Amino acid sequence: MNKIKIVIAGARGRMGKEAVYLTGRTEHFDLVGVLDHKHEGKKLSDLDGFTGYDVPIYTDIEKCFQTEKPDVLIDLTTPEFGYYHAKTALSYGVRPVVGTTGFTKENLQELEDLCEEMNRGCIIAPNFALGAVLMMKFSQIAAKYYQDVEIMEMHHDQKLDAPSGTAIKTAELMAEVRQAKNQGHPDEKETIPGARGADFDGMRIHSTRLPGLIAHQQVLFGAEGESLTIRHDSYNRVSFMSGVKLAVEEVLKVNVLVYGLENIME
Ligand SMILES: NC(=O)C1=CN([C@@H]2O[C@H](COP(=O)(O)OP(=O)(O)OC[C@H]3O[C@@H](n4cnc5c(N)ncnc54)[C@H](OP(=O)(O)O)[C@@H]3O)[C@@H](O)[C@H]2O)C=CC1
Ligand SMILES: O=C(O)C1=N[C@H](C(=O)O)C[C@H](O)C1
Repeated sequence: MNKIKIVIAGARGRMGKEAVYLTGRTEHFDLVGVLDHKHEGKKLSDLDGFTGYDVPIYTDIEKCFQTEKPDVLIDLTTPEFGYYHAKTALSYGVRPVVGTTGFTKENLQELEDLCEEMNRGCIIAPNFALGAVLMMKFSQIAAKYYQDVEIMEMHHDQKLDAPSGTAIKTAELMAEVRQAKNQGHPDEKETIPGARGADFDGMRIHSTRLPGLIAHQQVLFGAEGESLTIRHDSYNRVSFMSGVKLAVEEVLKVNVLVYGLENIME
């Protein structure tokens, strides 16, 4: 099997570092470079924690793609840069695997169009943890039967976007099947703005940020005399790596935008 040539954007970050280690332990993955906004001219192995990863650091994405000609870009940066990186990758025929969250609907539409134009695949996964994908799918099943639902997502306090990409994706999946309802009392009033959380199609999303947390979500359904809780917890970032591996392998087989790992899990 030919090795898959990979560039990682955000390699120094919490997720990026784990993705670098994933390439190191996966026989058919070949990390050929990393994209950063610092450390131009250095090697990744010059930085703490990356002994043995003797690949160049690029701050210029075009130079990176022209020189290294990767098959796949893994992006784990910020919404603004992730979107720009994914667009540039597609324009070079490089297939993006994007874990970065916070993309707008317009961003997704543009990437979908670009995939079609370039006849290249792109996978955007709001959550790479397989259990989290199951939590979202189980919630979608439950939402067919329970109209009353609220999402509680809990993350570390270094997270930039709220609500989380996972919470938004969960709400989107549930909205496809749930009988529409505005959650709570019709006359309810917030005495402190924001108390009832974000409103997605009448469903409320509550975002908690605390040190010590990694990534957690519970979806709470209620009905007369009962409740159902569907919960997933990531206790470390290795939990996301089997999904990253799957996405890198699968993005080579598709020529469209895939939004959500549930679309490629057998
Ligand atoms: N899909 C999933 O399963 C998961 C997705 N995420 C998402 O992944 C993203 C990254 O999360 P996390 O690793 O925790 O964040 P970090 O802040 O730890 O990592 C982001 C990295 O990107 C770097 N960076 C910033 N701007 C650029 C740029 N222009 N080019 C290249 N690198 C850049 C940062 O450098 P510096 O710090 O120097 O600015 C940092 O090293 C977030 O959007 C998060 O929501 C996170 C976990 C799981
Ligand atoms: O920033 C994080 O940490 C995470 N981000 C993703 C999200 O926004 O859902 C995935 C996971 O929850 C961790």
